Amino acid sequence: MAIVQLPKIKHVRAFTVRGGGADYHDQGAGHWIDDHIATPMSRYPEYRQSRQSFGINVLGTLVVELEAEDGTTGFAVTTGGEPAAFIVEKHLSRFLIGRSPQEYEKIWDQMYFSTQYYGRKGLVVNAISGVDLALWDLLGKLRGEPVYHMLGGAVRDELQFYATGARPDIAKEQGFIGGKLPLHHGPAEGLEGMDRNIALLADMRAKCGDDFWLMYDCWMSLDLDYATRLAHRAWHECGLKWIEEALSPDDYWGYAQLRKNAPKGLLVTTGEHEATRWGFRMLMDMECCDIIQPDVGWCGGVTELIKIANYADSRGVLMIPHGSSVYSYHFVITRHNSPFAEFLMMHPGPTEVVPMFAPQLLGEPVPRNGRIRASELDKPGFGVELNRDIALHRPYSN
Ligand SMILES: C[C@H](O)[C@H](O)[C@@H](O)[C@@H](O)C(=O)O
Ligand SMILES: [Mg+2]
Repeated sequence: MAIVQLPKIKHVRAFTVRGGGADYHDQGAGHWIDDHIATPMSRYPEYRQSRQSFGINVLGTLVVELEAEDGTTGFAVTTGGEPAAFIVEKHLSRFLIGRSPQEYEKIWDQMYFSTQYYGRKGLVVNAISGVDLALWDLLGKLRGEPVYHMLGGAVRDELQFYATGARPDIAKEQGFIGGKLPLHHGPAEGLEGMDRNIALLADMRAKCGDDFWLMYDCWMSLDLDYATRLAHRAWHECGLKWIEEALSPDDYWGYAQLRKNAPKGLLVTTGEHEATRWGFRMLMDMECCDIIQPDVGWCGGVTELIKIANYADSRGVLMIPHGSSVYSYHFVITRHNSPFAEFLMMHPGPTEVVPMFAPQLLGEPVPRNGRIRASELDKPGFGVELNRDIALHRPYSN
């Protein structure tokens, strides 16, 4: 029986798009996701009300498209915009053109180590992740297989989700297993801010009842003392399930101490702004957290997430990816140490369940009653198509 040789990659294209989608912080006015959310910039009053005021949405979306010799295309979206498009077209494309998408390990190795002198984390690894996700999408479309089949198949019949957004009370009615609130006040707003953080959580606990998970997402905004005090008050007064990304991603020592300081039973989580197997090994070897939360569009893509997830599994650490739509769903459904997933509520309220990367992905599945069945992922690649009616801009070429 002849060995299947897949067509080689002929074209590499990088586009940018504005307005929601993979750069999901790039929303219009009045959206919950930009309403006085605590960040490291909250120490400056002029940057406290809106994260867009300091540039959280400055990059926009990166779309990577790979076209094979037979015309088949694979694509993916992530955060990165024009600078990431430059890296894809002017640097990474040389490791893709003329190559088979089956060589994703070697291609990843060449993309990472050729950019290590200026990359390793952040924007460069976002660009590498976007290429890697497009490679897996192309591989699935050429083989006629969903990505989750190529990752070993489903270990459960359905995905269950917690919802991130300003209305956990509505998320409970919609069938989600928990609600993660954004933290609104950081250390610069003192005890009054802390009291308001607790009052909001207490209100949601009263509305949601005792058996619904409630979490706080602190988006890197706190110091160790404030995080410790918040953890104890939120646990004892409101039954918080986990405190997420309380400190700077570089403060491994602070996370290790926070985990020691936190009340027994409260989970410490982080990782969405961490990258590669080496970054996540640091988090786990220094015992910084109970759950790692890599974003597959930012940590290195599927090829790297396999390594991260397997190391977590060997250490008994849960791996719950940061919300990244179909790119995490196809991974989570195949992993025992990923028993649930995040769904980011991108409706402005949020009062409705809408596709997370809208309007960029056609056919993007959304949870119904807080769940997505594995069978809903049964389409080639990541099972979505690029919406070509949106304003795709190609700033560079290779
Ligand atoms: C809600 C948080 O502030 C972020 O906007 C969110 O994207 C991220 O931290 C998350 O965990 O979903
Ligand atoms: Mg988070």
